[in-house]
Amino acid sequence: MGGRGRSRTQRKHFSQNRENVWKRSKSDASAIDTPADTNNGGKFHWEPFKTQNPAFDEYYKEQGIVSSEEWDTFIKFLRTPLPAAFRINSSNQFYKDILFRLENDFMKSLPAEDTDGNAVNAIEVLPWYPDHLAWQSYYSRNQLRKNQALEQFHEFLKLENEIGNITRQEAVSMVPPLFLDVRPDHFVLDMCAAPGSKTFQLLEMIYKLTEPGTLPTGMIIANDLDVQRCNLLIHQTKRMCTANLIVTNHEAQNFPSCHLHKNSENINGPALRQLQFDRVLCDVPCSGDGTLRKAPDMWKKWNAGMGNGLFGLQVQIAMRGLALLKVGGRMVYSTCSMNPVENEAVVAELLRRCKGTVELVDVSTELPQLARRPGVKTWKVRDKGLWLTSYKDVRRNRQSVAPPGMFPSGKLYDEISEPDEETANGQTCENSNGTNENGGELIDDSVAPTSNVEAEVSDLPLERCMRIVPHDQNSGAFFIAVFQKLLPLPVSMPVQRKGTRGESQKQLNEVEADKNGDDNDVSGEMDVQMSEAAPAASLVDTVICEIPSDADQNKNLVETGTRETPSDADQKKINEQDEKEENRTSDEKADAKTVPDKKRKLQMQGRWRGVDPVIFYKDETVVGKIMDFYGIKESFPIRGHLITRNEDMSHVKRIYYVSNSVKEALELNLLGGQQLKIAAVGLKMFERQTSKEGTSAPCLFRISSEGLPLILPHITKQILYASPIDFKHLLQYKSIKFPDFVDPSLREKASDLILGCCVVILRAEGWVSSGSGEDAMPIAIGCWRGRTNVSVMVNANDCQELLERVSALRSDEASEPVADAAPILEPINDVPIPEASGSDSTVMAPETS
Ligand SMILES: C[S@@+](CC[C@H](N)C(=O)[O-])C[C@H]1O[C@@H](n2cnc3c(N)ncnc32)[C@H](O)[C@@H]1O
Repeated sequence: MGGRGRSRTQRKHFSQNRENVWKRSKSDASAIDTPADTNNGGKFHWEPFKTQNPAFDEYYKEQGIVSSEEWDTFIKFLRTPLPAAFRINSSNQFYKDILFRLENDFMKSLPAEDTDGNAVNAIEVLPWYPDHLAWQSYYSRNQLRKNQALEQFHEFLKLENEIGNITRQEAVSMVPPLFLDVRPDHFVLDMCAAPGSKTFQLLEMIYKLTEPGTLPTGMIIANDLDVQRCNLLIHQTKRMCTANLIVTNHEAQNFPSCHLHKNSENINGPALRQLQFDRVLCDVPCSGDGTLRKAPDMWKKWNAGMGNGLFGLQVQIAMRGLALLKVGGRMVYSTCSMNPVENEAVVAELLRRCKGTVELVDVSTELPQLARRPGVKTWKVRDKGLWLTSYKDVRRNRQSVAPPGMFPSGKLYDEISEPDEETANGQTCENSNGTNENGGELIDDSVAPTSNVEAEVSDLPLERCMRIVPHDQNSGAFFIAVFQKLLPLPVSMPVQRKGTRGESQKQLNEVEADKNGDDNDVSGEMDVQMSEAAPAASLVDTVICEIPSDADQNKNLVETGTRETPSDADQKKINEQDEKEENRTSDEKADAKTVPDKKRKLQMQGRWRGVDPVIFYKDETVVGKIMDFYGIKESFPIRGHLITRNEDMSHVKRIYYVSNSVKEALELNLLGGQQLKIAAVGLKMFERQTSKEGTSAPCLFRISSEGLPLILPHITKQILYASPIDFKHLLQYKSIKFPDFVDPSLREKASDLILGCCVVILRAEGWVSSGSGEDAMPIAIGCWRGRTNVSVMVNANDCQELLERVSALRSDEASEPVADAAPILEPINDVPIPEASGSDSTVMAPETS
């Protein structure tokens, strides 16, 4: 292993690519400390990111989160690029094959050497993650991208990530879900979920032990405030092909309570009367300095105010999470910040507010191989260049920025909870106009009050929190605290101090919320299925809209949502719109009718305008035809589980399938006044066939590739079994005429099928794969039985991946990989997208006759 025996070229690629992190900047920007690159005509130069910041050093030396002896090592690690990490999706059909390939191929063949030329492991298992599922590479993402000797491995990671077989995610970001102890029957809320790597991990957990063709009884609601990031979340989770997920778009601190009113007690059903969660993940927006290794541009932006400004919002979000948690349930609070103000201070404030109804769980014996440190019990607050040890030190005009709860003792907590409170030093509260209660001017106390008091120490068991620091196991940094709810929360909660929320929101806008350590650089390569003609700024629906929405409306809706509680904001918007509509003259109204689709009426989802509705699909004629065409067994629960996002039932293009748990939550939401703003829900199961040939088929709906694994064990018609050779040819050539199948019985069976969608299953008895050799689930692809041939309808990436897998199959007896029979057809390169919708990257080859 390692660098031994590598060719000279490989070694050259290596040394050339051993980087720190570099950035390209305009010559006129920050040129002071950088030599211009003379080869570049003076236009651009390259400069390394400055990986230092005196304010950062001063702050963390004072906070003592690492000892002074460790300081140099701590900083050295922070300045070194972060090793790339990834996780294998254990609920994936091929996960054993992937594990096999990592252990037996890449681990042995990948070159790696450290800066001194010593051999090291290029990839290794993260020992604390269960079942060898998480891996870390010696190289950073940047190195993997640029180094030619690692190209094959990089391509492998990219492809498997795209398909959903692995997830590229920072190692420490994988930790919080592990402490949630999620089981398949749990209802889980992921409050701040985008871009979604932890949501994906949670889905894997609820899918664990699920038999093919069945669904877990639990479900996940993944929420994020930011609509663009919701799109990333939808893209990310789409790879899981799940029917057990709802993606929502709310402020987490105002996440709606979904419950039936008392007077609806007697109504029959729904089974669920209140949406409460067994598990809550509260991975809040934070300053993100735990990701400095991955995002070195943060060095120069870092300042102590970032953490202070987020404290209020973090407390509010976590309090809402605890309120939505069932008694007996678990909540994990986490940040990718090292700052005690965003971590221990928040945890302490939660414990104080909850008055014994929640406890901080001691998880020190869980995941023993994960190196971590106990939470600290003392810290200081840095504000406007001053060190504050206690709330007593806070200047009057800064009291809204540094409330008592930010300090270890939380002292004066009770006092400030009173609506007409007095401040700590017995001074009168400042009014918004800068006067005291009697209208007199407040003294300008620009001179810092000094406190001679000893550093405050919290008397709460904060040592039960954990902080992961980079040099303990060559990772990023993270903070995690685990709560258990013992009793309902106390009824009276302290009032929000004026200004705190405003500050945190303002700060939030300044702080990049995305620093939590997830390696999702999908934005550039998004293949999200857009709404049919939906604008990019809207909530994308992988699963979403079917009718064009108005970009501005959608954008407004979401922007408003960031400032006010969604209901108020949205109601205001609706009223304004209605008013405008009423004031228009009849001529204007007539003119508007001539304006094409763009001005089409906005879709409504209950109270939510510009978001497609969620409608249970109940067209018995269509459902009956689908059931009959595919021979779907009555035992498969289909009725009541289908939804659409289009009110016009005659134009439904996609039908989604939802699990029983999601179905119950949707029913509750409908009856409870549609509190949830649902961005995406359900597994795309059937798609309308709109091509000329498609519309003449007896069943207008084809099975989508996402839905196929779930429905496969339940269909009895339109199935073909292909030998590895024929299966490979289909993947290779995309379309095969009936007489060109190698297996004569397949020729006959294919031509006997009814025109329309069919499923081709790999007949693999007597063949083994490299990994496990026994797949619980057969390999199958959706195809189209045309008039003269069978064509594949599989996404290009899936096609490539399956082709590799099938090509690697070996016959039990001959020990030979799948034979390459003489080509029958030329490969079809320009395969058109089947539907005008371009629903996903599914390709369907044209008939070649
Ligand atoms: C640390 S990131 C979450 C990372 C995510 N848990 C993951 O593992 O991929 C924080 C997220 O919170 C979102 N956010 C910020 N303020 C929010 C709020 N008030 N309510 C809900 N989400 C919020 C941001 O858009 C961001 O996506």
